[in-house]
Amino acid sequence: MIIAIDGPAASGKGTLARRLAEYFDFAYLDTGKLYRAVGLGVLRIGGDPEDEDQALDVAQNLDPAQLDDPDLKGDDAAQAASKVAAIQSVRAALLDFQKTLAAHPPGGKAGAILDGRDIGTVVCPEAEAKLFVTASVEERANRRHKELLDRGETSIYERVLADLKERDARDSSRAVAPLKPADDATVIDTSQMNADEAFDKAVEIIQPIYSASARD
Ligand SMILES: Nc1ncnc2c1ncn2[C@@H]1O[C@H](COP(=O)(O)OP(=O)(O)OP(=O)(O)O)[C@@H](O)[C@H]1O
Ligand SMILES: Nc1ccn([C@@H]2O[C@H](COP(=O)(O)O)[C@@H](O)[C@H]2O)c(=O)n1
Repeated sequence: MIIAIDGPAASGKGTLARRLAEYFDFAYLDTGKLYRAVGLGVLRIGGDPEDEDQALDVAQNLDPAQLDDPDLKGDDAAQAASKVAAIQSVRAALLDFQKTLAAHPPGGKAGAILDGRDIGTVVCPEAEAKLFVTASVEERANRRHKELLDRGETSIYERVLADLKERDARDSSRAVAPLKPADDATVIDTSQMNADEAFDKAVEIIQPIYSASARD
């Protein structure tokens, strides 16, 4: 069984996906890390994330070990990710890895959860369960700002808000695999929900699908 979770930056989709993966004992892939690793890789060679040749070369030579790099969490990686992610050939180069993990979850798991922007629309249109997790941009900025401060990093709320707006605009308006809910996705707006409430809502939606698929 495949669970696809999409949504804008800092909406809480990763937090939710990790918790669901533990609950259902499924494999989990944060696909944003793939784009962050490519973006960061280009920055590290002093390149331009909007340069197709450079970004594609990094994408084609990506080593899964790079997905554990703590620098992937940073704003520079996020903005560069959003730029390389608008390049069709880069997306194509990363597609097989995602599809293979979804179809053959590692560790003998019975299912996989992938989170990103295009999981329900492009990577796994066949997913049995699709969620689109969102929240107002102000609430998402609050969450990311708090997260950065909790990590001991310097953060200015207005800067976080501006970065999220910029990334939302680029991710939603790009020609290829734009951020949008799949037609058959259930939208969960978590603006007024804490993480536990979002998790309960998601389980309520997914549990019947999981039980039916376990019976087949
Ligand atoms: N429902 C919620 N209410 C309040 N805070 C939340 C909620 N869900 C997640 N958070 C917090 O918001 C922050 C962003 O969550 P998370 O990293 O899961 O978002 P994301 O959508 O995966 O972000 P990104 O696209 O940048 O990977 C984290 O600090 C997380 O603990
Ligand atoms: N399936 C995906 C996942 C991510 N992206 C792009 O990567 C950026 C970083 O993603 P996070 O989930 O870590 O915030 C994001 O802004 C997207 O541009 C994508 O295009 N498709």
